[in-house]
Amino acid sequence: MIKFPKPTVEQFFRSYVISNFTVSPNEDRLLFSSNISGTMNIWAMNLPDQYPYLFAHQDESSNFLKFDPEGRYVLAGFDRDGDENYQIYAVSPEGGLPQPLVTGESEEKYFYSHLSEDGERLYYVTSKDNPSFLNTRVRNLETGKDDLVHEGELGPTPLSAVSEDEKSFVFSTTLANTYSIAFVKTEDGVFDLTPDREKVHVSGGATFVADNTIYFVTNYESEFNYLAKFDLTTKTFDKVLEIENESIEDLKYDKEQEQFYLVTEKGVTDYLYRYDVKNGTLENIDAPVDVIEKVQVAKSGNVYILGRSAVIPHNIFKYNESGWKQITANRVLGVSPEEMVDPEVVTYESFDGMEIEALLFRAKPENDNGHTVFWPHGGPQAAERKFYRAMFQCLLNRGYTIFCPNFRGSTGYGSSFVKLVEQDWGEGPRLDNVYAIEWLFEQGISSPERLFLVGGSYGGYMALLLHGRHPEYFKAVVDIFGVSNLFTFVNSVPDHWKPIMKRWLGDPEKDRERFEKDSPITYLDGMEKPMLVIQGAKDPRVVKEESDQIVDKLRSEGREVEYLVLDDEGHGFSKKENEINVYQTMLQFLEKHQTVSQKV
Ligand SMILES: CC(=O)N[C@@H](C)C(=O)N[C@@H](C)C(=O)N[C@@H](C)C(=O)O
Repeated sequence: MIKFPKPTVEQFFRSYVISNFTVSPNEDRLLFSSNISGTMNIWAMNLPDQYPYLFAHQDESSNFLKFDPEGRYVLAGFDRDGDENYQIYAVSPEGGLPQPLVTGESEEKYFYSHLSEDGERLYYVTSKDNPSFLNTRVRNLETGKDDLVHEGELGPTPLSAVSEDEKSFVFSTTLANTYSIAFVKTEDGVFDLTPDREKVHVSGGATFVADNTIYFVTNYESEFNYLAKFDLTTKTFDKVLEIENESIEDLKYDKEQEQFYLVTEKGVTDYLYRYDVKNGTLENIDAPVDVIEKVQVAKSGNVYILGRSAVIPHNIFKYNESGWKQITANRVLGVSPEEMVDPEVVTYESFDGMEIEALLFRAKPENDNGHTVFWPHGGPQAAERKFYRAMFQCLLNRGYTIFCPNFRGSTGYGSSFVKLVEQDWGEGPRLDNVYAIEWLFEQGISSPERLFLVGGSYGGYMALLLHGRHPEYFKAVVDIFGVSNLFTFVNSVPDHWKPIMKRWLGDPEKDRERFEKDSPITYLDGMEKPMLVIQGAKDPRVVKEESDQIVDKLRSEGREVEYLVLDDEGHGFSKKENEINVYQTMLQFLEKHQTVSQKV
């Protein structure tokens, strides 16, 4: 019979992201943001089960999608070439070209926040007039009148929730990724949702279940986020529900049934629950994916989720009493999940006895080229989780094993663990990475002759730092928009990050010595291995100057550095052509530097 060859790496180049979705109020239409056509656009499916069609053409990523409850328009946010200066556009219900609605100078940001029940008042948060702390405004879409609702102070202060009568507003001031204060502004005054704002904690997900009752999640006096309640009549805070060793990261309310859908995070996996407010029962719902990125509950009680697993790319699923139904059929070109690699979850002991969890993707024996890619994740207050990455499956297809440690500072292991990277970017987390590498050698999984180092963003920073301080471990290094110099980085981040830099990273004056010790650029002499640097020219988080300076300095000393700059990308690669260019360049670079005897 006809025989087909095993999948090639090019097939993995052809997998697509779905970065966002929304379902219309009567559930007859699904909108999602995807790069199916090569660039990010808004696609639609008439439900149930109809062929996807282009709904709105902008060739840009969309950070939110919202249907007018009356069906007169759709709202969407777009930036330009990854600059993250999102602005708000309106699209006709028939679809078409998005029209600017709440927009301003190209460097300003306008974030969608809330739409009134009648679809007439749009609440949004903007950098205009308050770039670091952000203002909340409301635009009457009928009259065009635009009013200030709240002026942010102390830290970026977005609007989190609005009561149905539009008389109470919950805001949240971010002082660090691990410290945010939620408060409610009412006709009677302003009240914090938690008892003591001086205690470091986070609050989020505020939801009005009635005009006088707010549910939200917080880790106030706890390691993990739990469900809490604030009563506006009595001004009291109550813990409602905690789930042992799991952190509630998202909650969506089903008003009809008076129940919450909760997404919890535990290490590398998410879990989905239904919590009944009336009788206090909690039920686990087995989800079809390991990582859940968005949940929407329709008026009917149907639940829609967007998620992915290590071997399942982004897809949208619907859940009701009949169980789960997959709505989108996003898959890797001609490759089944069984032909991909699911990671093992392993642990190792670090320098101080702390146990660190990691993902180990072992190349299949028939592909194995003997080499390992060591991947410190970005963030750093994020984690490598069981989610599909085209880049990982490309590398695995070419025979590379991949190791991803969730070093101290990673999320999913409690708030104390996350805080360990604050004002310590380069010591504890670096040693966790060093111990991971030693563990790989002890286990016989890798050796310095067969180890590559690849990382993006904070992961790129860690790749540069490990390269400079421990070059003996690696064959070659790939830095994707990594921070190279803490002194320049601290001043170049977006304005609304500036209020949190001190707690996150430190003060360049007071912490001069540490900044110098933890800046990769201090260790240029050690960077003796071949290096590939990849950077988006429009990156607003780790600006191009971070990559330029390390490339220029190394080249001036005659080191081997390849430099790939994508002119129309930011902190990531959203355009298919650019993504393929990045993967091909990276694969060629790694192949060139494989140990000759090991090449397949
Ligand atoms: C609330 C907020 O915006 N925090 C930021 C400071 C933040 O933590 N951003 C990270 C997600 C981020 O973009 N970090 C870069 C350096 C990365 O590693 O990707």
